[in-house]
Amino acid sequence: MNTYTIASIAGDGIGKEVVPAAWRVLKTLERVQGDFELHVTEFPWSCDYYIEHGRMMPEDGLEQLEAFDAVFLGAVGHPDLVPDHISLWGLLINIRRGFDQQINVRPSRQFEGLSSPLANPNQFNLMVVRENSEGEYSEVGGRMYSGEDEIAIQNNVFSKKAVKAVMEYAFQLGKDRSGHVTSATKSNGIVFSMPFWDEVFNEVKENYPGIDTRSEHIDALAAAFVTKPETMDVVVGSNLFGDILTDIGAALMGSIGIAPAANININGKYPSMFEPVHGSAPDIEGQGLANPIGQLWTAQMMLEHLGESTAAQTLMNAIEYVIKQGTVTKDLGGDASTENVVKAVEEYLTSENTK
Ligand SMILES: NC(=O)C1=CN([C@@H]2O[C@H](COP(=O)(O)OP(=O)(O)OC[C@H]3O[C@@H](n4cnc5c(N)ncnc54)[C@H](O)[C@@H]3O)[C@@H](O)[C@H]2O)C=CC1
Ligand SMILES: CC(=O)C(=O)O
Ligand SMILES: [K+]
Ligand SMILES: [Mn+2]
Repeated sequence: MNTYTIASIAGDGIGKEVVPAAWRVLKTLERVQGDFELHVTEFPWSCDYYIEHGRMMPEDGLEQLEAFDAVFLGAVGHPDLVPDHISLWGLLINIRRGFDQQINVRPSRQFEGLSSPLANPNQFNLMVVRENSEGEYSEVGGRMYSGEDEIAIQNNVFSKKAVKAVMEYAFQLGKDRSGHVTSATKSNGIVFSMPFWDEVFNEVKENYPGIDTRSEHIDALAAAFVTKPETMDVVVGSNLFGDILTDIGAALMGSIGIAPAANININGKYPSMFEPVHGSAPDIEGQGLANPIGQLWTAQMMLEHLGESTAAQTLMNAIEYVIKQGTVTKDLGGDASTENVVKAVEEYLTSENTK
């Protein structure tokens, strides 16, 4: 029996709905599969925790998480309680940085049975590899003066090490997939960091002669995501560009409610963290409307990462089946509740379909 320890942080808003939903499914999967076990420890770190303790997580929070095999997170943010930059930096980004989770991998593909907002989605299937440790999300800068004279400065940070790491990861992935890597750049407008980004891309690509490459400015690339996503395979981008492209990728699938993500620690020193692309969706929290598929697909990525490929495949089959059969939440045009979707997935897992 393979056993894994998982730190579970539901976080805020619908995180508190989709994470428990995913655990029910994972426990069912564990039972029907019978050859792996997930030992879960829950952490209540969130904006509610902040209100009580004045911090999003305890001072030794990272130490508490360090020994786990993976972190499974829902979403962070409750702007009515805590400003977003404080809550996200105090928990989500703190873990990403503290655990050297330099790479954020986010797939997007067409699903049978889901209507994409695109008239011709053409079976698109792409993977965004987002730099996850620096770039536009930097802590370098400040504010000075006040009133009409106030100035805000935020410096972008691009290190050779991190840029190279994300590109190496993208090229490796390109080798395993169809062999095509697109780089998101903006070297016509951003004159230091983006020409540097392009140079590193060209340098890394020398080591991958079998891979086709393309470099596209982010504005044109964002448009191409919408007009011809089927021409994309692996797409590598900076922290902000990757963030934006993956919300587009999610929308193309039909809803941000189904998009998964993995924050990967590539040096093997710390756990990786798995969380869906979406946030805490305060507009629908507490109503049973949250789509749990993003969290479930995220769980699938976690299982794959842990080496449980069979369980991962079974879970993906269940997700595809439930979508095709039409048990979907309101964001996808259906009328199923979170609970209905969980039940449908569990029914699939326990039925003959898995045999
Ligand atoms: N990784 C994280 O934890 C992230 C946290 N946030 C935080 O989440 C909060 C809300 O941010 P927003 O910009 O509104 O983004 P959001 O992703 O939470 O919501 C955007 C829209 O998508 C819908 N939506 C999102 N997930 C859904 C799901 N599973 N099922 C059905 N509908 C879903 C929401 O109802 C909303 O209309 C903020 O505090 C923000 O900072 C935002 C993005 C990522
Ligand atoms: C914070 C955010 O939007 C993201 O990580 O995708
Ligand atoms: K999230
Ligand atoms: Mn985002």
